[in-house]
Amino acid sequence: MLDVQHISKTFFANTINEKRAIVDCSLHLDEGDFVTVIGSNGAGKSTLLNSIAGRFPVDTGDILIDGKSVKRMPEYRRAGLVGRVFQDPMAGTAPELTIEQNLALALQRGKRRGLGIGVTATRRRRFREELATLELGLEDRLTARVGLLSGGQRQALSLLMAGFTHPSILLLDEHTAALDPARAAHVTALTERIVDAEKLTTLMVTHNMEQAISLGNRLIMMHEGRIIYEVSGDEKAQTTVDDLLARFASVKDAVIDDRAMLA
Ligand SMILES: Nc1ncnc2c1ncn2[C@@H]1O[C@H](COP(=O)(O)OP(=O)(O)OP(=O)(O)O)[C@@H](O)[C@H]1O
Repeated sequence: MLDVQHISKTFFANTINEKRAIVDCSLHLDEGDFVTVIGSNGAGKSTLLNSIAGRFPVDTGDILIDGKSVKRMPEYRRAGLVGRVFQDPMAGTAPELTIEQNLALALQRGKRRGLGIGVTATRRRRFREELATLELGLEDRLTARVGLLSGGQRQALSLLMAGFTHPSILLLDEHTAALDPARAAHVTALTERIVDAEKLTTLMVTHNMEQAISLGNRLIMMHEGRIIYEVSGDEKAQTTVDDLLARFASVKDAVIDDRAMLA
């Protein structure tokens, strides 16, 4: 369960480069909600995810995960609660370590002590089973270095690792955008399967509006640091890409009108 309460984040405050990335943003996700996030470039989507993950402190407001404020919890501690997959396939895994060592590290997330990258026979068996579900043959390459894998294989592995410890919230930041269409489709299908099987509460940023409509049970649209539209359930399922484009256009027109009135 996630509760984002009136958060704001301004970069380079009080300088000529000041950028209000998030403006009084609130969002509640019930357990099992799968919310897709769309918005134009610079709308604040990644900043919202980074705020939840603890990449930087927010200026105002609070963030609750499972009912507890994480505002003062550093990013490495939040990692036990928050799973992440980034756009860059290189970002979620350690290239110099083997597949099984990466998986062992994922099990370790958010814990103070443990086996580290140590791999026991029991763990190895579990890793093989989990990797087989990716249908990429990685279960036979446990000791291969992750740096040797393709982008699609690394994203699939990152996804598996992110879901491994059943995080309270899974954050997906355009995680299929850097892949070719076939690999993107495979990772999208895996996403649906893992989220559904583990009943993961998920927030997924995408620029692909068809994907935003077809995946998940809710969709939010951001603009200039605010959530400006939300649709869920049957209404979401019946939404078309044209509907969303019309929303974008009307918001931009409204902003331009506001500015014109202020001029
Ligand atoms: N670490 C940072 N330092 C300074 N400015 C930042 C930082 N992160 C984001 N911004 C600025 O905050 C605003 C929102 O950026 P953000 O990356 O959240 O947008 P986005 O909706 O994810 O955009 P995109 O679709 O292009 O990825 C932008 O103007 C961006 O330049």
